[in-house]
Amino acid sequence: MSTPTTARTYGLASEVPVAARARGLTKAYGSGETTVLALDSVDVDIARGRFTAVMGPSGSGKSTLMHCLAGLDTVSAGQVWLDETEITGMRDRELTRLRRDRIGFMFQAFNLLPTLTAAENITLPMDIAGRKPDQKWLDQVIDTLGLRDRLKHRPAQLSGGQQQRVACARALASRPELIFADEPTGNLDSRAGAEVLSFLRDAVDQLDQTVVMVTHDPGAAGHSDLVLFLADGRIVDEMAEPTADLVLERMKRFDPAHKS
Ligand SMILES: Nc1ncnc2c1ncn2[C@@H]1O[C@H](COP(=O)(O)OP(=O)(O)OP(=O)(O)O)[C@@H](O)[C@H]1O
Repeated sequence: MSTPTTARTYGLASEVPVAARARGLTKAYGSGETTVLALDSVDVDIARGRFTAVMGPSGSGKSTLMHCLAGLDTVSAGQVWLDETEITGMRDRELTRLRRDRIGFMFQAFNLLPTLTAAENITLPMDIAGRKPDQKWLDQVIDTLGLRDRLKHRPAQLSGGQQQRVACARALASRPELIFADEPTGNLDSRAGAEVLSFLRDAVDQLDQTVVMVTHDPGAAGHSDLVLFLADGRIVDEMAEPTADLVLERMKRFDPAHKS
């Protein structure tokens, strides 16, 4: 594991190309005495074709980091790039298009439309955008996620794990440059959660996708290639080739509740 230092850039940038990066990323909420510094000058590189997990105590800035990297939230200072495109300073319309065309999202709540079949849910964002899915790619995604025999089912006819796999396929359908997953296993029991994580792993290993996942669960983080640890709005450490046990050990150092 690395030794925390000040003013360093976290990520695997020296090993592989970068899918997204942030420099001096700062986000403050509120003003005056009530200001909360959710992100405090974060420098990070998100490696292309890898699975990155973001961990840290509640309120450490994980969701804010994800939202700023994905162009879902504005920044107070600093810069964010998706590949070579600087997204900080973009207008709302441009950002909406960039998110639609280049980023995939998964959330804790699966956010599937109940009246649509799995197949229709998977292609909905592309249908709305008026884009035709690449059928070969879509078939590959559906087979990798094991959804072939579930395509005609509506969400209510699917288990939680299957619903999240549909949400995963929807995130992958447009072959985005980057997939952000915010607690994707938060609503699942451990078996269904492990299944979704192994499909995310397959998306990276077999389909060459790039995934950034926010999680509280050391077991989930153990499926990633790199864990970034946040505390008080800063990245304070990283761990390559993590295991659930090593991540848990590292988390105990943040969380007084875990200290014996
Ligand atoms: N819209 C907002 N308005 C004001 N403060 C906010 C807002 N969103 C987040 N914050 C504050 O910013 C800090 C970081 O929040 P964030 O949601 O990024 O943390 P987190 O690590 O994702 O937490 P959790 O694990 O509990 O989801 C917290 O102190 C939070 O209260």
